[in-house]
Amino acid sequence: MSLLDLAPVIPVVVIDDVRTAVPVARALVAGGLPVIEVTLRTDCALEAIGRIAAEVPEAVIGAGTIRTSDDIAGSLEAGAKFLVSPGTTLSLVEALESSGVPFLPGAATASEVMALAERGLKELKFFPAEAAGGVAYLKSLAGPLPDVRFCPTGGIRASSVPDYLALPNVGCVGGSWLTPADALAAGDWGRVEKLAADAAGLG
Ligand SMILES: O=C(O)C(=O)C[C@H](O)[C@H](O)COP(=O)(O)O
Repeated sequence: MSLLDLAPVIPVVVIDDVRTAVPVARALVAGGLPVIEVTLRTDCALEAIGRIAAEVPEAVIGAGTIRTSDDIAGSLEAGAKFLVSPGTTLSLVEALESSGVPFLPGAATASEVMALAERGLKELKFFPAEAAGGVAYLKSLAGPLPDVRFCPTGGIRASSVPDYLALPNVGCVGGSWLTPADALAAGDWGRVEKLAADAAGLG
């Protein structure tokens, strides 16, 4: 099954304190969103992925903000089951293709989408979704490029999710609104679970 079809929403999680990794993952799973992307933006991100992989087996844990082959190696070693990149260079896409796990390469223009589709890659991350043109932009891409499907991410909030999911070329959406920094800092797992449950209900 494709990464885009596992869940309607992929939470994008920034972990500042590694002790929050397991409880936040459990809250997201309890809310009905088992596919979780931890971004490699913080020092403890790889350790967070490792802890979630070891302690929350119901979660499908992946690594986001993949920019280099070193990021890929570290993520796989930590236990990441999928990889997501904000954009795509030639060397990065070659490394992603060699990784052996599902991945969503980032693209934001028709030319970038076409370059990836030429390689047979037709499930992509659309980033930065809202800033690049959002729902209207994806609708336009579906005309000439109907065989490519996306996980739009970047600036998406719960209120815009239904419009994205209604598009034929959108499989799921990603976003950080499910795991607000203040909720993580306060250990408010009930709030995270509620946000996840609300988002899961949109699918
Ligand atoms: O980590 C990555 O791979 C990224 O490229 C970016 C993130 O997916 C977005 O920044 C999340 O967007 P927000 O929901 O607006 O916070």
